Amino acid sequence: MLPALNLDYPMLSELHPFQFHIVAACLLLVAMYVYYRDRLRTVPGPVLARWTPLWLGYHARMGRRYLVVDSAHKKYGPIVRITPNHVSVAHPSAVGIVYGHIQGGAEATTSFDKSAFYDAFVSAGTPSVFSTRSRKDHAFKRRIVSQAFSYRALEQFSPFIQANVGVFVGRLDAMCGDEVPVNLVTWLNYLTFDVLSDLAFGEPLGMLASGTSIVSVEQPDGTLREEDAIALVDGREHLSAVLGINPWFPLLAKVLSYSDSFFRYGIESSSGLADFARRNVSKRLNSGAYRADILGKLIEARTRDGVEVDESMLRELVAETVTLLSAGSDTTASSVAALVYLVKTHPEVHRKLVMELESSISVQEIPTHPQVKDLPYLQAVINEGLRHYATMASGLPRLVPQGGVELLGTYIPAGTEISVPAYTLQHEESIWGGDPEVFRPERWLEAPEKGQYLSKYLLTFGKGPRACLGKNLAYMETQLMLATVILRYNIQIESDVLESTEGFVHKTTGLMVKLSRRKC
Ligand code: HEM
Repeated sequence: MLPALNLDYPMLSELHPFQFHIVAACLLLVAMYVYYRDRLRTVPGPVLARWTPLWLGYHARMGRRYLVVDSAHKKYGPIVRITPNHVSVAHPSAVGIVYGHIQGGAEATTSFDKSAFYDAFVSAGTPSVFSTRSRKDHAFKRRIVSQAFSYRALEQFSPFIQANVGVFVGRLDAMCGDEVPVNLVTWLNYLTFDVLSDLAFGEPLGMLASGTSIVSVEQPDGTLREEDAIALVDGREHLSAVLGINPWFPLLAKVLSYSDSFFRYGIESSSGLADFARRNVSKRLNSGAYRADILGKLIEARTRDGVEVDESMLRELVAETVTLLSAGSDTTASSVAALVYLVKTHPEVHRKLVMELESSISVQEIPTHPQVKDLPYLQAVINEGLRHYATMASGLPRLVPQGGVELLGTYIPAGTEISVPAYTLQHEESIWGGDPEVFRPERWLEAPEKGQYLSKYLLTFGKGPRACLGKNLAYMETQLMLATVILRYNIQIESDVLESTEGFVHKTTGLMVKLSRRKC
């Protein structure tokens, strides 16, 4: 039989003065020990962030990490502690140091590796080019995956994108004149998911055609389950962005998943998405067909020397396609939705953009990439929108290497996580001038050198050797989509604000509009 619990502990007020002093002295000693062992004690920041990763974890869970970090910088200055071991540096001088290249042998590389944050993004037990932390492994993977994004490859993708934009336009045309507003974000998501699945799996998921994002996902027993593919990507990405904050969080998430659907759904989404990708990749491999898309190029690069596809290669292909689907779909859709909103709420920008588009494209046409790729005002609008809205809004975490680093007179020891907060830097007066809160594309056109200078601090696609591999593809899609929507439709915005939340990226969730055809 278990002994009865003794709940009869004295309250503090009942302690003998001598006992009270002993307890107080012990507590003081523990606090002093923690304080003096704390290597980042001179870095200012919110009190809770100094003691626990739960402060950042909670705000990341609520989808507002970049906003609270931005407020912390406004309060404490350019160097802020955002977890016990993570320092955020909002200063132009930090960009090159944290994300830049150093020359190491044949490979251009950075001295700041990705931190353990990225382990939370590993899919199917195999790191992808995005989640690989080791510099050597990353250089190898990136060499293979980047073949799928060469300039020649990109030109081959253009017809696939164009075909999907054609279906998108057909659907929007059919909604013209409707009294009930439509959520443009939903249809942009369908478009980018169809484009990405077309390029990554060999066929569009058919979201535009069916008007839904429901797909079939295989379960462990082989039966199929209906799932919302967009919600799967969002659930996995948001959960990973929270779990990556601390190595203990995955364990905590398992416990919390019994009571909190955010964690439960996030965990299910990760495996659901991997199963879904696996089924599609296997289908493509079994068909034996070659197609000049991303998956075709990944398979080609890996099997060039007569190497057979085995289980480990299949796992790698699955990991890469999950990454591509997550990295390349709602990132682009959110950027385009934000751009449409910004253009439509700035009549002078809208007027100038329409004038530029109409000077080379007829209103009846669906623009092609050659028609839009060199339009300077369109490009300035896109860069300014990406800056202002900040699709990648939080700082991308890296690890301070051996020897530590000194930034703005503060020494940051080796092993500390460090990041440059994109949203905050993209609204920093010392870079963008006195009006960083204003959406003003003209700032990119004032002088060619100025445009180049500003590009150094546009962190939307990351910087250095870990920068976005799909950047050119994303620009191609964004140019085509924005030009098409602005040229073809009168857009009446029904939402008071652009609704958005943050998972890993800053996502738009709602933009209600009424549409009609221009000059028809
Ligand atoms: C507007 C759209 C996009 C945005 C804002 C964006 C943003 C980013 C950012 C910030 C990174 C760096 C992440 C880090 O360092 O942690 C990244 C990496 C990456 N992105 Fe994108 N991306 C976009 C579109 C795409 C597209 C269309 C693809 C491909 C289909 C893609 C594929 C990748 C890959 C593979 C990486 C990992 C690169 C590496 O680690 O070597 N992205 N992206």
